[in-house]
Amino acid sequence: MKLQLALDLVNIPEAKEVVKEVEEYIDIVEIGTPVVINEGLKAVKEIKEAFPSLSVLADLKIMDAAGYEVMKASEAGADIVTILGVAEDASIQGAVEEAKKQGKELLVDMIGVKDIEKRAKELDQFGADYICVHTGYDLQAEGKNSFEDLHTIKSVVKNAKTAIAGGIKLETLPEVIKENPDLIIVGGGITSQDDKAATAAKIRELINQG
Ligand SMILES: O=C([C@H](O)CO)[C@H](O)[C@H](O)COP(=O)(O)O
Repeated sequence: MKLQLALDLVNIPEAKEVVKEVEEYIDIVEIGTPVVINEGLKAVKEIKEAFPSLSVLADLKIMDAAGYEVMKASEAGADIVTILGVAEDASIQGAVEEAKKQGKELLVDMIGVKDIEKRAKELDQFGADYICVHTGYDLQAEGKNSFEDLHTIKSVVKNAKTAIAGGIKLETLPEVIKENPDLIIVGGGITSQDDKAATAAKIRELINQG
């Protein structure tokens, strides 16, 4: 199980500070959608240059022009690029093709997908590298989570790696770990803590214990 730190509510200098604090405990750093909106793909480039040993995920949440956008994120230094599971099949296939051509990985974000089981099977067939269940901020505010959806994709996905994101905290981590996803994505659960390094260290420890 890998740990991804999601950075959403920071600018580039703040992002660098946070990553410096927790670098040793994480595998992947996510340049979150709000950061890409505010700073552009420059954020991906600068973080990759500053932390070359970490994988960098560009959370573009692509919906169209998929091949082109995967190419641009790859050129900026992203190792993994995200596309939405609700995108057209042609967009997913274009993104898979371009990611492979660039030697990068594609993570499909299942946010907003109604039939998780059916779509996960399709995405698995299309060759997605990761399928990620995700409760976004707006549904987290209603008290929702993706634990059941993780169980669903784990039971049907044969080739892709599985991932989960959305409001995961130290307290809820054991419930996630018991499903054994390939990737656990934590944003506010680390970034909103006073002692980010200690929280990330504890999360890493729990993940390593399995
Ligand atoms: O993808 C995300 C969200 O849609 C805002 O861009 C977050 O990175 C993801 O939800 C993880 O962050 P937390 O929910 O704060 O753990």
